[in-house]
Amino acid sequence: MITRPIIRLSFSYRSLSTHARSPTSIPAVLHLKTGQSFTGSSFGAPRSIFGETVFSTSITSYTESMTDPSYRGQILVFTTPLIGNYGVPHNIAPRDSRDVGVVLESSGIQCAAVVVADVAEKFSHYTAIESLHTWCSRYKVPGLTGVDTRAITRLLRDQGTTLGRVAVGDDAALPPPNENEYWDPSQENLVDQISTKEPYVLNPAGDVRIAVLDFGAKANIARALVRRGAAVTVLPWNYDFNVIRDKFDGLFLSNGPGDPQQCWSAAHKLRTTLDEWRKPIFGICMGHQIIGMAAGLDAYRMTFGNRGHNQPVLALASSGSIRAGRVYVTSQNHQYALRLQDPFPEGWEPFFINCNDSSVEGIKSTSDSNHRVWGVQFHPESAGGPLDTMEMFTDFVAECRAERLKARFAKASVDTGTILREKESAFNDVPELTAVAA
Ligand SMILES: NC(=O)CC[C@H](N)C(=O)O
Repeated sequence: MITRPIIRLSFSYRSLSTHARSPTSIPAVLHLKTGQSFTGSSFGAPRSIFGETVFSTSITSYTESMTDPSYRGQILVFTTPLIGNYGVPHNIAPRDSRDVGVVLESSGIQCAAVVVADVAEKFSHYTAIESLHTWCSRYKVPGLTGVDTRAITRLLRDQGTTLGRVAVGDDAALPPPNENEYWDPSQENLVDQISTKEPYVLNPAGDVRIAVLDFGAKANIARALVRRGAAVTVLPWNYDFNVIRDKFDGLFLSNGPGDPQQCWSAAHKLRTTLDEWRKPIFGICMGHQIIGMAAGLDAYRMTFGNRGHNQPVLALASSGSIRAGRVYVTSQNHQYALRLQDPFPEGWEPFFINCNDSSVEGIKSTSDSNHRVWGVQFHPESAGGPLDTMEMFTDFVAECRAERLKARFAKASVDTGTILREKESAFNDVPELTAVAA
């Protein structure tokens, strides 16, 4: 085996912004497994950590990105130079809302560390209660500031996502770790660490029943479904949906961290669902990859993936609110993708394609397949990002609602009295679901 010699390079960067000095003078370094080191200073928690180094081109929404469970295990480098200037909001949603309990995308910071050119010491926003520095300190997440994030991004763009270490304080003076010391998150089932352990229901009074397989779902997915009137039952990622599928009008598969191959068992169970169930199914990002794997497509690791809120995708087919031939700007955060193959598995077709790198951005069941299944690599729920494809949730809930009406009419023609007696009482059965899970 030929191994590349490791050339050790060191970079340092001087902040130009007077508003954005580091809140601490503790030294910190980003070491990449490929041999480069970037020296700056620490903010947030003064602790050292390993992770997978990725970059995001998003200009706003650092709070949403950092709470997105799909960033678990990753050292997140922001290409936008000034991060933290609008602070961090209180992350608890009002009690009386039908919301999912949090304002951001989950209850805490999910990424392993953040790397920025200039962290803002002063922040200003009417919802802000604390600085990025304080927030990171509370969640024990290290930050590195005062480094040239353009240089890091150009490296990652060429060599691909790279394992790294943020070394802080005394650790910053130590030599970089040996190659075999770097922790590789793709070797772990991160989904299992983050997914709900027990089923739970949101908005039980909703008129249409949707099950969500939780691979590390962003809160805005449940919000998008609940706000469209759905009763949402969130299930652990490895729950056998086939056991309880008759209770539901539709199935949703969420986003999630890590390598989709770690979740093969979910794709296997979904294959049975696809064989035996004809109700609407929708998947986003990891959920889309699981659908693709169940359909017979291959999921592969991209060089540096797509992370940002400005990814253009071209629709290849029309469906619901989506029109073939239109380009939609989307929010994305992924490292893996489904491989484009010709022909596509029978009953499936490409739905969207990325305008920058031609990767598969969506798949759907063909109209003659007897299925209604859609998977998209991007995030229609955004948070943050553009709302171009948000109506895909309206389309999906409408399909589930139509399914429910169809089932009720079919049943009503047999026994209208029973339907009326059963009316809506059947759904508050979380204990029963829990029993099935156990
Ligand atoms: N946001 C996601 O669901 C990401 C899916 C998968 N972990 C990937 O990186 O490709």
